[in-house]
Amino acid sequence: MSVDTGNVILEVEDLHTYFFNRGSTVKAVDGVSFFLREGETLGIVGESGCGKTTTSKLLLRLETPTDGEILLDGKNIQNFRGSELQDYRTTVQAVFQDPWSSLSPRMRVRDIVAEPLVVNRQVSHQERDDRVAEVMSQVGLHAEQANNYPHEFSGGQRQRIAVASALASYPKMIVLDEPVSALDVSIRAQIMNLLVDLQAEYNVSYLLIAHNLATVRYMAHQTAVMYLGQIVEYAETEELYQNPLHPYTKALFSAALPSHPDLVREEIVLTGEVPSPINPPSGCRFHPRCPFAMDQCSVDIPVDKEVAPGHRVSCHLY
Ligand SMILES: Nc1ncnc2c1ncn2[C@@H]1O[C@H](COP(=O)(O)OP(=O)(O)OP(=O)(O)O)[C@@H](O)[C@H]1O
Repeated sequence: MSVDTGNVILEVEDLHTYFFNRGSTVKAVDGVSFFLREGETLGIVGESGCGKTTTSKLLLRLETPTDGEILLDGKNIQNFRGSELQDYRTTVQAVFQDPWSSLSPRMRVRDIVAEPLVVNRQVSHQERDDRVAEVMSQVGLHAEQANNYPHEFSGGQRQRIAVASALASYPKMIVLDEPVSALDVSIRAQIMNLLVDLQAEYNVSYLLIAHNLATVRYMAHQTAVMYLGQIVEYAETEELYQNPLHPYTKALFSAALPSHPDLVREEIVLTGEVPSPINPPSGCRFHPRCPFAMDQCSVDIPVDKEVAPGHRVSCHLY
């Protein structure tokens, strides 16, 4: 994928991750490319099983790619060893979906928040406590609350603690894997606003994995739509939401987003289950569910085309 703007911190090139299971191959991620700019958010959306979580694990180096490259500031993260790998683990942080299981119940909040700070370098108690107090107040908690344990907080507060911990070491990038979907609907907006405000303050980049399209629209500068291990459409978020082109994107949006009365949007109903990534359909992987499928679609693999500046789609209709 060509990158024509400056300040790109992360480039993902033709990433593949196959799991080999009892004689079969699960193609969880199958040729994914994207990039992420400094201080911006890339949203990845798609149905369950399309490879979003595997992609985020690859970025966190919790999985190893079968093929392809992930470059942070031009360096292949797979080559990091020793201190470079430790630096990477500080530079790239994560906030996960479930604030009940992601925070260690036996650690005080102070130690949870300080963990990424102390793992990589010597910091004095004073430096550590000052930084914990600072970041606690930035996420809307009191410095004294750092003495408490996670179970003493509500779900929203716990997610604030997770955000504080992710930010403590001034990371370049945070993987947000469904950061608000486990929270009460009434507090989701607060956490989204907090993440947006802190992004501006820290100039940190987010990779946002979410199946809630409204969350992605609110937070992401660019959005990639994944289907069966591949990106089928990619654009600036507002362009994508106002002008979805791939039949799969249109179907996702018409299922999830209420039509605006001023928008005449094709309603496409998604039928059938997502096929298995063990033996994905030939040609275009979406063709068995696509209402516009042509003969060509079951045979030829569509290539990624740029149909408007920065708007890319893999579909034989374009
Ligand atoms: N360790 C593994 N071994 C075998 N198959 C796996 C493994 N991890 C993931 N998969 C399979 O890879 C595919 C992609 O999974 P992944 O978790 O990345 O999807 P997802 O889009 O994040 O879904 P969800 O929203 O349900 O988490 C799925 O079919 C899943 O069953």
